[in-house]
Amino acid sequence: MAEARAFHTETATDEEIAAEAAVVGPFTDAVRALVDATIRSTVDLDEIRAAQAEIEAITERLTKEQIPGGYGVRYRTDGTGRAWGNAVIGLRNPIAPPLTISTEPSGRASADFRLGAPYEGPPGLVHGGVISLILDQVLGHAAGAGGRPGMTGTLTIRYRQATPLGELRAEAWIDRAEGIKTWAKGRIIGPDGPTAEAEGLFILPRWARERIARGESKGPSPKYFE
Ligand SMILES: CCCCCCCCCC(=O)SCCNC(=O)CCNC(=O)[C@H](O)C(C)(C)COP(=O)(O)OP(=O)(O)OC[C@H]1O[C@@H](n2cnc3c(N)ncnc32)[C@H](O)[C@@H]1OP(=O)(O)O
Repeated sequence: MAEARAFHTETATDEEIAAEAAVVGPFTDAVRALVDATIRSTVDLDEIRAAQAEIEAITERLTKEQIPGGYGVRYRTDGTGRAWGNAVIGLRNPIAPPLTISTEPSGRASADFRLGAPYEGPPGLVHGGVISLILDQVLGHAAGAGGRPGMTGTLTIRYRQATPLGELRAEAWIDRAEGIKTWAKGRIIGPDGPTAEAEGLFILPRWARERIARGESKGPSPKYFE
C-alpha cells in the first residue's frame, strides 16, 4: 500500500537530526542555486558542456548509495516527523522554494517566501500550477494544525490578478468542518494585495480512519501528514 511505503518510523535523536539538517540544508540550497543558474546563466555553450560533465560526475557520486522511491515522511515515537522530500517544504528537495510554514492550533497557517525564475509561467509571473501547489500545502497545514489532517479531495483556485515572481505571502485557515471533512480557505498575497484565493476540502482518508478504529493511533492528529 502506498501509505505503508510513505510513512516510516525512526529513532534519530534531536541532535542527530539537527546535525544532518545542518549539512543537507545548505547542500540543497546549493542545488537550488544550480537550478536557478541553469535557467539564467549566459555563459557560452562550451562552458555549459563543461559544467554538464561536472554535474553528471556529482550525480554519479551521489547515486552510489540511495533509497528506493521517494523520501516519505519519517516519524518518531513522540509524533514529530520530517517530510524532507516534500515538494513545497522539503529540506532535501531543491524543487521546494522552500516554505517555512508557521501554524496555530486554532487551524491557521502562514508563510513568507520567495519564488524566483524556476517558478515562472507567464513572463515574470508565477506559474498557476505552482500557486496551486503552494496553496494545497498551506491549506493542508491549516487543517492539520487544527487537529484535522486530511488528503486534498478538492482544491479550487481563483486567480484574481497575476502573481509576480519575488517576495510573497501565503495564508490559510479552517473555514468549517463536518465529520471527516475539513474545508480550508487561503490566499497568496503579492506586493499589490491578494493574487489568488483557494478553497480546499481535506478528508481524513479511509486507511487513517481504520487505523484509528483499530486503536493504532490516538486520533486524527497532524502527525500523519507533517
Ligand atoms: C500538518 C499537515 C500538513 C499537510 C500537508 C498536506 C498538503 C498536501 C496535500 C496533498 O497534496 S494530498 C495529495 C492530493 N490528494 C490526493 O492524492 C487524494 C487522492 N484521493 C484519496 O486519497 C481519496 O479519494 C480520499 C482520501 C480523498 C477519500 O478517500 P476515502 O476512501 O477516505 O473516501 P470515502 O470513499 O470513504 O468517502 C468519504 C467521504 O468523502 C467524500 N469524498 C471522497 N473523495 C472525495 C473527493 N475527492 N472530493 C470530495 N468528496 C470526496 C465521499 O463522497 C464521502 O462523503 P460522505 O461521507 O458525505 O458520503
